[in-house]
Amino acid sequence: MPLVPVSVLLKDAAAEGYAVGAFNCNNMEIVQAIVTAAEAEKAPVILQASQGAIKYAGVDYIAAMVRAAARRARVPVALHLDHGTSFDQVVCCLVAGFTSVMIDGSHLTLEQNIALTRQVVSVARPVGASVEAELGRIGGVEDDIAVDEREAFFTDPGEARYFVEQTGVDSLAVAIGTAHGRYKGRPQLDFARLARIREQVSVPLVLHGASGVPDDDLKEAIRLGVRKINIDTNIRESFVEAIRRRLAEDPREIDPRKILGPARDAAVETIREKMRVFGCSGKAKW
Ligand SMILES: O=C(CO)COP(=O)(O)O
Ligand SMILES: O=C[C@H](O)COP(=O)(O)O
Ligand SMILES: [Zn+2]
Ligand SMILES: [Zn+2]
Repeated sequence: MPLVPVSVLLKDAAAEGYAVGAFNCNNMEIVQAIVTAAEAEKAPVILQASQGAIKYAGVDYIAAMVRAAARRARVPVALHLDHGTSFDQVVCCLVAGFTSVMIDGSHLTLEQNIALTRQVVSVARPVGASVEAELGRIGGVEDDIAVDEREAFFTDPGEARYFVEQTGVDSLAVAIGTAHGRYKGRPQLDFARLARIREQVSVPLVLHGASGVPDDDLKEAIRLGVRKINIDTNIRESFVEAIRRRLAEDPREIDPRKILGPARDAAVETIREKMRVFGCSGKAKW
């Protein structure tokens, strides 16, 4: 099946009250793990490429791997640019076949963020791709930018409404207390703020930095309008822990397939568990 736009998946998610998982991929094994998990769960799925993934593998390899996985899949698969940094990068991804892009102008002033996001919408919409933007700043180590706790600030509900009206974005990433990477303690999510954002904004909301957020908090966020949930760190953890276990069992193993195969299997299990929490299992329209 060809890749589908994210907006189509999020529309169904909004109608039925669940969230679609957006999983970061860097290499073939993780691409395969995400699509295998989606098929096992009969779930729609989003694969996304971060700045780090693009530097590591390149846009063309990522697009080719995801297309190959989607072609054989019996579930809808979308390919999304995660934390896009510039208009040029967006164009490059659209040309490579991405069906959705995020433009992350969260470090800009509100008016600059609006201008950049509008420019991206104007080029993505005619080719049927969807656009995610970010308002407020999500803490943690985000790509090359380290946003420390003091600098990170939450999304303002009134500003969110103005931003969505001005830009025409398809979805909005909100800063409500999640952070990228591993949490030191239990994350404190500002659900009251999320509810206020939901009252102001009708487009699907996106939760970044969801690895390590307790399942109950994820479910509450979904109840309050989150329709796309990003997971990267939890996949890295299970993938690399499986590699460590395998090498500890047999330090002389030199066949990469015997090391990366079990890592791929471990990632499948992690992704399936998340899909069940998100409520997207069994929701693939085929
Ligand atoms: O938000 C993310 C990618 O944009 C992923 O965050 P985590 O690595 O915390 O899961
Ligand atoms: O955006 C969040 C990603 O988890 C960062 O990943 P990266 O190290 O691949 O750029
Ligand atoms: Zn950001
Ligand atoms: Zn993110």
